[in-house]
Amino acid sequence: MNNRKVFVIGLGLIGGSIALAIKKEHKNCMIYGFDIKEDQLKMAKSLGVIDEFVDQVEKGVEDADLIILAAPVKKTEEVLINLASYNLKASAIITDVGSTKEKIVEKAQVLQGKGVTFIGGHPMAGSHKTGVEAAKAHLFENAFYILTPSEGTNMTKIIQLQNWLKGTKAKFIEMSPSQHDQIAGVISHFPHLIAASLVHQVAKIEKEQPLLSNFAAGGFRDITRIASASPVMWRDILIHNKEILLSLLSEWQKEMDYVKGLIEKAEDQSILQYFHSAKMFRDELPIKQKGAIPSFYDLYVDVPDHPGVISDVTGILSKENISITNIRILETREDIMGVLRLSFRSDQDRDRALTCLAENLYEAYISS
Ligand SMILES: NC(=O)c1ccc[n+]([C@@H]2O[C@H](COP(=O)([O-])OP(=O)(O)OC[C@H]3O[C@@H](n4cnc5c(N)ncnc54)[C@H](O)[C@@H]3O)[C@@H](O)[C@H]2O)c1
Ligand SMILES: O=C(O)C(=O)C[C@]1(C(=O)O)C=C[C@@H](O)C=C1
Repeated sequence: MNNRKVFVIGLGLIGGSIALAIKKEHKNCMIYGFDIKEDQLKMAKSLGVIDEFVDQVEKGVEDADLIILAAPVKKTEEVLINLASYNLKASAIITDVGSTKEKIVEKAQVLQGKGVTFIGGHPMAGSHKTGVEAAKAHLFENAFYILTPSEGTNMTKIIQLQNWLKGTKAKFIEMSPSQHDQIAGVISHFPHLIAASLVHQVAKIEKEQPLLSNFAAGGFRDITRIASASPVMWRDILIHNKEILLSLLSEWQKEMDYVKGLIEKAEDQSILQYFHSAKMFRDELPIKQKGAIPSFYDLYVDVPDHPGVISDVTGILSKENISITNIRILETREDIMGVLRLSFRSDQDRDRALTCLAENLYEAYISS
């Protein structure tokens, strides 16, 4: 993408890391940046994270092909409202990196009628560090990168966005904003709340036991690392994902009551079982494998062992405008039938593929 213009708004850890990853793959594009903090802007330029900075968002968006919103999520809402009053290139793609999606995607409707395409995004990796000094081109390598395009979003624009972000080496996956917020609430936002509350508990008790924190060793440090992250970023996330977090808090309170009961009754078998099943689940968490392809949108298709069968299957899907992210021949059974494993970007794509392959007399199923 030669001589194209990228504009990053919010040059902290994530905005800076995305800018570096884009430059790695698209050396000829020009990356402009804006941040409300002048020191971040100057630092971004001197570290080579951006090519140039602008002192107003309005100047940066002029002729920009790709606009990335990388401020805390409540600020991102404000930026979206401002963007609606500026001149934007009609072919521009606008995306964000916010940790919540429903409120942002809803707010992005202010851009309707400007011809631009907004695609919500969330790279699911980061750190407790903040600021452009901590930015790294490889921050998102092998992480999931969730995209939340709206129903009518042109597929070409989604592909173009993924091409822009190729240098992140992340694994793109699509889902609805509400599914995103539910998932992120459980595995990211709620644990953050718990980490902060554990720190508060120690800080309170330390008032009576002044040396307490000196004894905080590996366990406490491991479980509370994330409490050192940006308070502004997390305040915004909690406010955006309020309903889901309140419901998770109620579930957690029930869980704690249950544990309290086990301890009160000193039910040794139940306590053992509690830790045992937690250990089994934790030990089975997927390992971040290099190049691993997520398998949750896979479809299996029985195919006759015949030349041309793969192009027939892909042709049927392409006629319906369904794109495949991966295709693999798994086995040949008795030289008559083989199994194709097709991977899709979303469960909607997979369901549509299942229907149209069935209409063409292919036997397709979701798990083998
Ligand atoms: N830190 C993570 O682990 C992580 C991971 C994925 C996504 N995110 C999301 O990425 C976004 C940025 O987080 P970060 O970790 O880079 O934080 P950060 O604090 O490192 O950077 C945020 C930057 O945005 C700037 N900013 C604030 N308001 C602005 C505005 N109105 N216009 C322009 N710039 C503005 C700040 O000055 C700061 O430099 C957040 O929405 C967050 O939810 C964070
Ligand atoms: O590794 C960390 O420090 C993080 O907290 C990263 C983390 C998370 O995994 O919860 C934090 C928020 C983001 O939206 C995505 C990633």
